[in-house]
Amino acid sequence: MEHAPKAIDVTNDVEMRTFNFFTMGIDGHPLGLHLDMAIPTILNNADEEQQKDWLPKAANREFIATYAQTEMGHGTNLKKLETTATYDPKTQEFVLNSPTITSTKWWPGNLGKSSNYAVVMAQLYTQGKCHGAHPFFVQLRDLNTHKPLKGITVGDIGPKFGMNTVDNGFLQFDHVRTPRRSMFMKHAKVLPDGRYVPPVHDKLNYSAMVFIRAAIVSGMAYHLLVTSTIAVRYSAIRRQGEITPGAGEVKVLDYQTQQHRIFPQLARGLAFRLSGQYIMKLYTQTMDDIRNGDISAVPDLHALSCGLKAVTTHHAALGLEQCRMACGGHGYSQASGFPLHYSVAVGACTYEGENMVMLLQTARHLMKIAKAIRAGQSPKSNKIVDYLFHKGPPKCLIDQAYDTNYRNVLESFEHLARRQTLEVYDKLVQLQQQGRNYEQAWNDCAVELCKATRAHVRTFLARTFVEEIDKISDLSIKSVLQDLLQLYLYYEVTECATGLLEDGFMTGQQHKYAKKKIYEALEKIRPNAVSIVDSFDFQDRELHSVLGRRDGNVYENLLKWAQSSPLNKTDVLPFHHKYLGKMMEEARQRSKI
Ligand SMILES: CCCCC/C=C\C/C=C\C/C=C\C/C=C\C/C=C/C(=O)SCCNC(=O)CCNC(=O)[C@H](O)C(C)(C)COP(=O)(O)OP(=O)(O)OC[C@H]1O[C@@H](n2cnc3c(N)ncnc32)[C@H](O)[C@@H]1OP(=O)(O)O
Ligand SMILES: Cc1cc2nc3c(=O)[nH]c(=O)nc-3n(C[C@H](O)[C@H](O)[C@H](O)COP(=O)(O)OP(=O)(O)OC[C@H]3O[C@@H](n4cnc5c(N)ncnc54)[C@H](O)[C@@H]3O)c2cc1C
Repeated sequence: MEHAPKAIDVTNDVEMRTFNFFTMGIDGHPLGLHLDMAIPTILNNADEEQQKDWLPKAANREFIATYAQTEMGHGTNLKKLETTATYDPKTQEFVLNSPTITSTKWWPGNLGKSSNYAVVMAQLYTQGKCHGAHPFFVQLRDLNTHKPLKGITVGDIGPKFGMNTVDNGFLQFDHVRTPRRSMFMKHAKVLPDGRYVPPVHDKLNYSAMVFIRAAIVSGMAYHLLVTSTIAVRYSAIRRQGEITPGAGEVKVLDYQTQQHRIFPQLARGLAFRLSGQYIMKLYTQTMDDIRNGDISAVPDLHALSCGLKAVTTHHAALGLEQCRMACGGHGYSQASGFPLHYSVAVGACTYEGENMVMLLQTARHLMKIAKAIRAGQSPKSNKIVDYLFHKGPPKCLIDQAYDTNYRNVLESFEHLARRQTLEVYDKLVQLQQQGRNYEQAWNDCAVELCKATRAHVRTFLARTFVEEIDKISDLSIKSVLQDLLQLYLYYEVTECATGLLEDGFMTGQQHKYAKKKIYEALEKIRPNAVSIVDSFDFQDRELHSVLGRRDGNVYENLLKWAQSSPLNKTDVLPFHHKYLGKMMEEARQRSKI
């Protein structure tokens, strides 16, 4: 073939992206960052006067703002952000500048084409000293013409893995002047003469990230429950193969392997939903406390939000892929909705704090607790971490005849988290005693530190799931949810079995017992599976899936969907005769010679 078929017309692609862009769908919309990060920043980082000015306009959508922190050269390491905001006391202005190519703001959602304002994180310089990254509220585009203002270069960063209806953008400042009061001044301040007033806690400027991390937990629950709904519904109509010869093809949902692939994602989705509610309440309470001058809960909120964000996004990514794979070939079609949901969900493994970095942030918190434990201190009545101070049973009891409220299973998770946390702490101490500095020792323990965080988060997720189901009074609902709880807990036991078997805490027999409880739960869930997912009441519009249609009319609608593809507008595509037809004609001519 001389030339590959001409790529899809770029104009058509841009038009398609622009059309999707305003569908306000799951894959993002022009106000995503405005609502999810800019407004929370104004709420938590603007002083009273600034709130009076900016909040009503923001809520009224008189402008669109994004959150511009990440740069081409740095996303994780905020200390090394290069954008500068230098205070000029003569004019009482900050001068924003992007000194290098790597200082170009890169990735912020809706920055490319939608936003005319941004929360800009920049290194604050005043009186010749750098005070670290601080947020500034900066106008980027003219409110009438939407043209970039003088000194501002802004645009879209181009197609991505997913969420291509979101205009993630780039932004450069060329010595752009902005009033002193464009600096968010609730916590840190710069006075008119240039003096810097530090905040009571130097991470309060990071509160918008904490909000999104907390929101992501419920977001991952949403993705898992949506994709489990698609997989369950499709598996309940798809017939393939026989279990009993001659008895006719079965619904693939009757295969144990299919149940083992999909139902744990359903269970995890519920677990994440319940912990997502918890962490959002903790976030709201902590922000209220900060407003009243109490910052004591800030470290706990940071540690838990980082750990939950990292674990739930990773498990959601794995779970969505399982649901896709469980749906065979049609699961690989755009018609399934899986490519859309997956490509949106997995972004959360990276944005708002790359998962490894987040796990290690929680590990910092755990190491402080391990140090206190090793120093013989008593717990500080903090229900999230107190279990680490307690000695649990020396041996696993999960197969005891009666396990009230899964106490024995929870104690197994607690045992593993405690052991992993203390062992990695002891290793850290030992490496330093052998002469390594703290940072090197930390890096040499990083994988085990991440395991400690995962074990701690697993314990939190499981305990929250048990406690919330226990509160349910409607016995019919409670019994169905208890089946999902049983599946969740014993599935998690088998997922962390290596850690439980490693020190002899759990026996091989008990591991077999856990597997038996999983298969038992799968059997109990099967008859209720479709009703469970129907009870979520997702609209077909939000599932974006022919396979997950509530009416189950998959095949007719799959054909309709395919026929609506632009490729099927004509029976013979224009390029055929120009390329393939010509190729075949030439080949036939040659074969006649
Ligand atoms: C219809 C349904 C749809 C479903 C959609 C599904 C899910 C999505 C749901 C919501 C999302 C919606 C839209 C998407 C929104 C946004 C898109 C993405 C936005 C972004 O990505 S914004 C940029 C995010 N960037 C980061 O997260 C950067 C990560 N890096 C950091 O946070 C920091 O660099 C660091 C790694 C924490 C280190 O910070 P640094 O200042 O260098 O710290 P140190 O000096 O090392 O000190 C550490 C010290 O500080 C404490 N600390 C750190 N951060 C915080 C904090 N935030 N709060 C409190 N305390 C903090 C830390 O604990 C250490 O304390 P020590 O006592 O241990 O010293
Ligand atoms: C879909 C999407 C939307 C986004 N939206 C926004 C937005 O609206 N606003 C915004 O400001 N940013 C946004 N971002 C940027 C996002 O916050 C960053 O990508 C993220 O913080 C990671 O930073 P990075 O990409 O520079 O990776 P880096 O920080 O360069 O990290 C690269 C890799 O190195 C490893 N690594 C880095 N540091 C460490 C460490 N300390 N310890 C161990 N391993 C480490 C990790 O494996 C990491 O994946 C978005 C990103 C995506 C993908």
